[in-house]
Amino acid sequence: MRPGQGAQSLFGKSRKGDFLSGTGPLPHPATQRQYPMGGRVGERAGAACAARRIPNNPPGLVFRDRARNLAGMFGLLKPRVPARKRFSATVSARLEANAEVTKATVDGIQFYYHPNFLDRTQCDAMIRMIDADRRPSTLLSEQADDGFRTSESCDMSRWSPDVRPIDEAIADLLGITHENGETMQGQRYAPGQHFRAHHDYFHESEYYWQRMKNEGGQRTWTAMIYLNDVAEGGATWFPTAGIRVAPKRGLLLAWNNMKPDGTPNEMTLHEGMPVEKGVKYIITKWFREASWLAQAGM
Ligand SMILES: O=C(O)CCC(=O)C(=O)O
Ligand SMILES: [Fe+2]
Repeated sequence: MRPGQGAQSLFGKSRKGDFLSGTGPLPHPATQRQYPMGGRVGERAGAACAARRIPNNPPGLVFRDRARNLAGMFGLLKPRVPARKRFSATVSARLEANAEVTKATVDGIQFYYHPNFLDRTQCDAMIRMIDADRRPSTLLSEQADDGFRTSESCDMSRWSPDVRPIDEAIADLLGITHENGETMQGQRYAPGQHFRAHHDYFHESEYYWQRMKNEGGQRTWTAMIYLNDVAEGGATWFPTAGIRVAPKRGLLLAWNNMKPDGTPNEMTLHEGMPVEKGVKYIITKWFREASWLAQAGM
């Protein structure tokens, strides 16, 4: 069986290799290698702003935290639900209330899609920006090998007149403040290029976690948009959840990288399958549990 065959198809009946039925988890060698998603997410912004970083514990916050702790000890406050858990409930409720959004009928992962989230003009503008700025994609994990992510990518200029409205529309769709969103990533895959199976969430046992923890913390929801149709290949495959999506211009996917209890969901393992014919362009937006923008100083 070829990778992705037999997975639940969300789109298209006639396209080569398109969806069949929901057969549940599928074996694939790449699933044995679970590297965390990396990329250049905000690297430039982070470097540029390091000198202006907000102190970790401004005095007002220390006082507020102490007051909260004391109040908590005396049972005056209900414990706050951590954002990772809160977003699992609030974002899915918001998406389910949106008539343009459909929930994928899979178990074990909160997964939604919105066809035509962007129109042709918006997609073309994003593609032009990616083509102007693309460079080899990178990974956070030092253990990953060279062939793991062979696409090209770039940071999408956050405040530019083309990107900003899209950024805000995605944040509004999910109901998470755009401040929690990392700089949007553009990606381009030429024929033969792929992104092997990975999780978008950070593996908290890895060395990079200490830094990420102070830069907005864990990644919660991912929003990803296809900017064009691809002649063959290039599907996004979730081998464990049993979902495979063929690229379609303007189609937005949104999934929660956490479980409803706010812990990382291993079933979100996914890969960008090799493009066989044509070129694939996407944008991806990762939302942290806290403000990413505050540390970036953008
Ligand atoms: O290219 C794809 O279909 C997947 C991309 C992806 O996993 C990501 O940007 O995190
Ligand atoms: Fe990913």
